Amino acid sequence: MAALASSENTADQVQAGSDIINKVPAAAACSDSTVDLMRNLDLSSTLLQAVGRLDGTRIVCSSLGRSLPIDLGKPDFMGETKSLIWTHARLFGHGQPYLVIGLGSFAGIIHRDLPLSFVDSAPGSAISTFTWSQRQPLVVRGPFQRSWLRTDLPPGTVFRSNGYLISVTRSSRYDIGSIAAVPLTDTAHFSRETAAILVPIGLAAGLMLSLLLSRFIRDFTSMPAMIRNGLKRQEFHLLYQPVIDIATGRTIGAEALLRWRRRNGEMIAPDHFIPIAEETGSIRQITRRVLELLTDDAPRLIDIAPDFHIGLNLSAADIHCPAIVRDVTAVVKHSGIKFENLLIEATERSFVDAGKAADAFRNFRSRGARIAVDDFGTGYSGLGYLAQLEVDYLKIDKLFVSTLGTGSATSQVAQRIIEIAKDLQLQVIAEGVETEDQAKMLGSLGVELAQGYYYSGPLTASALLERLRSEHHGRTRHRQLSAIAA
Ligand SMILES: Nc1nc2c(ncn2[C@@H]2O[C@@H]3COP(=O)(O)O[C@H]4[C@@H](O)[C@H](n5cnc6c(=O)[nH]c(N)nc65)O[C@@H]4COP(=O)(O)O[C@H]3[C@H]2O)c(=O)[nH]1
Repeated sequence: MAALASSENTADQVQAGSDIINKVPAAAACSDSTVDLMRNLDLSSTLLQAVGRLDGTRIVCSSLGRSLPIDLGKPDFMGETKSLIWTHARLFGHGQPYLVIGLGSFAGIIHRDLPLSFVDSAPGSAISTFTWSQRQPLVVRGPFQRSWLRTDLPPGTVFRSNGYLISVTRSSRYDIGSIAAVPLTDTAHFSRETAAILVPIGLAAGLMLSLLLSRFIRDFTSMPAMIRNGLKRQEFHLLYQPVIDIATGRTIGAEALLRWRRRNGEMIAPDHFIPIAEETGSIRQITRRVLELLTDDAPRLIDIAPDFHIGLNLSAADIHCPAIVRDVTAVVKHSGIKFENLLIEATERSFVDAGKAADAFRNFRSRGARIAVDDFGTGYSGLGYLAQLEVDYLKIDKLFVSTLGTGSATSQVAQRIIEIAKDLQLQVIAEGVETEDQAKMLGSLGVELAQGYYYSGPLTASALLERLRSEHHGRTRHRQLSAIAA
């Protein structure tokens, strides 16, 4: 489930930081080079607020500077691997409490909202990540009840308690588990029998279960059938959201975004049906439909702007399927566009099988397409994959753009992503830019490309063509006027 995956990701970053800091000899505990090292770790760890050096229960220096030692006091408990855990550490005067995990002389400082901030949940529902062996909550959102952490919780359990339907999953890598609870009023027709069928699905279906419990309960049984029917009835179409060069305001590309309008006129958002299609295996058919639609639309766009790039979202199942390169090659062949016009957008979920992802990316890049890591920083992997995979762009998720300059938990993340991209010589595309201030801030941080409602929402192919024509016309007219003036 998403809460567990995000917490595992946090644990990966704590473990990676601890491996590095615990190698620094005591004599250099807070030397300039150690503080630099901590800053670099901080920058590359999207889920850690800061990292510090521990001496007993005191943070003696940290990536935030060499402030006076901060005594964290008695830890709340000790984890299974002798980690010390403070669940409500006050680090900066009367500011908000942080979760601090101490491993040897390393302290990972975690904003208590961050690991769950990527997890969608319905109003009234509760989510928590907890230490499995001690049943101690680490991070909590919503009306969580300690009594849910019963001692006999087999992973994959779904049970009812105090008016809630609760699902439990356990990490296979860390001593952590997570709980998602939705009020039974939302699940009145979600029968005990259905739950009993779902239980054996277990961890592998954790994501499905979490989605089921949070937003999609009504549709669980009918959605896969509805998708199949939707495909048969050609109910899907593409919209294109312009990607803008921040400095010039020019539209240099667009991301293809799938839309589903059912026969009865109901629109179903991709966030709703794509995860279910991924879980139930119909995503490959959906992608083939996207490729057909693209084959129809792309030639008109490329005709007017030959260097235009079109962002194509591929799911993990697409990237892992050897036929995907052949499928995309068919689009290039039948539409007359070039591979250079394609930007393959893949989320970090595709990197769980890094070998297959690397093969697919190499294959696409050798033909001229470029690769973007979509929703960078919200995913499931550490950063190690960036060294192994050939990619060209990092796309900053709208969550991080929306908090830019707000002083909230995630407000520094966009800046960190930009630093990482610079270090790795990758380009950045900022998603979800909604205001002029955000665009300016991103521009001043060195981001060149952006998309978002500030520039334009997703457009039909015809509306995008119109936009490209008028930009093209504007430039031609500008050149003519300049020539006359000269
Ligand atoms: N709040 C806000 N939102 C903005 C703004 N500008 C754009 N958006 C929305 O942000 C999403 C960006 O797409 P994404 O991160 O690739 O996220 C996409 C992508 O992961 C997936 N998706 C969409 N089309 C496809 C597809 O053809 N294939 C696959 N596999 N996934 C797709 O569904 C996700 C959601 O797509 P959409 O609902 O179209 O939502 C789109 C877009 O409409 C803004 O300024 N503010």
